[in-house]
Amino acid sequence: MFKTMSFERLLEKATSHLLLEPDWNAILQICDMIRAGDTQPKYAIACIKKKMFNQNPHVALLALQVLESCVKNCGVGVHEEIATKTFMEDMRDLAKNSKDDPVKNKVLELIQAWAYAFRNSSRYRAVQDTLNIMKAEGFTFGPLKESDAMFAADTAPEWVDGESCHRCRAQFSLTQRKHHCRACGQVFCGKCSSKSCALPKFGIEKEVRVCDSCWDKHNGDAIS
Ligand SMILES: O=P(O)(O)O[C@@H]1[C@H](O)[C@H](OP(=O)(O)O)[C@@H](O)[C@H](O)[C@H]1O
Ligand SMILES: [Zn+2]
Ligand SMILES: [Zn+2]
Repeated sequence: MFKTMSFERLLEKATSHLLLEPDWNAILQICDMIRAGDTQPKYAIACIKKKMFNQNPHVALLALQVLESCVKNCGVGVHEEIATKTFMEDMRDLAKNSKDDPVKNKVLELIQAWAYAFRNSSRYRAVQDTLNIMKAEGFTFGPLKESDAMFAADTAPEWVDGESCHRCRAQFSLTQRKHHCRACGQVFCGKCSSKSCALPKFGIEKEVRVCDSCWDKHNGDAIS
């Protein structure tokens, strides 16, 4: 039984300068490891980012293709890592400093696709902001291919704020703490959100806090 390759080995394989085209098998295994929770999204994105800044533009482009697949397939854990001000600044630096057109064009294509995919989510506003800044700086973005912005994993809903539990109306206080359901994004007291479950449709394989009604929807005998 062959031992599953470590994340680092898979990333080396997927970004080897000897590759003539992407190693999709290695890329999909990387996505599986992140979705399964074997590799934390933060660590995975940090490793991929190092490869993006590799001196060899061929390695950098392959790293961007690994990144593209992770954003498409691994859901909210990866989205929270890339849709940040710092990561978007890194992408902008890469587009600015890269002498290699394929690398630069790939960065522009990704930023544009992500800005479209996250267009309704204020939580990921850093992407749209970066797109606007780069347009103002004179970067020309090609036509958007909507297929690039179709993600296998939906993005989890934004978290709603509130001063009382969405289900039982209990007022939050120093002792009555707020909690959020990852499935519907609503705010609840501890009693109404004491359960947890995986949310594969959002690319969340590990158990996370959900409210009682979302738990029933995802686990009850109700016909799903
Ligand atoms: O513990 P607190 O200081 O009340 O902070 C709350 C916890 O971080 C909750 O995390 P959780 O949903 O994982 O419990 C989060 O949903 C709330 O928005 C925060 O206000
Ligand atoms: Zn409640
Ligand atoms: Zn819920």
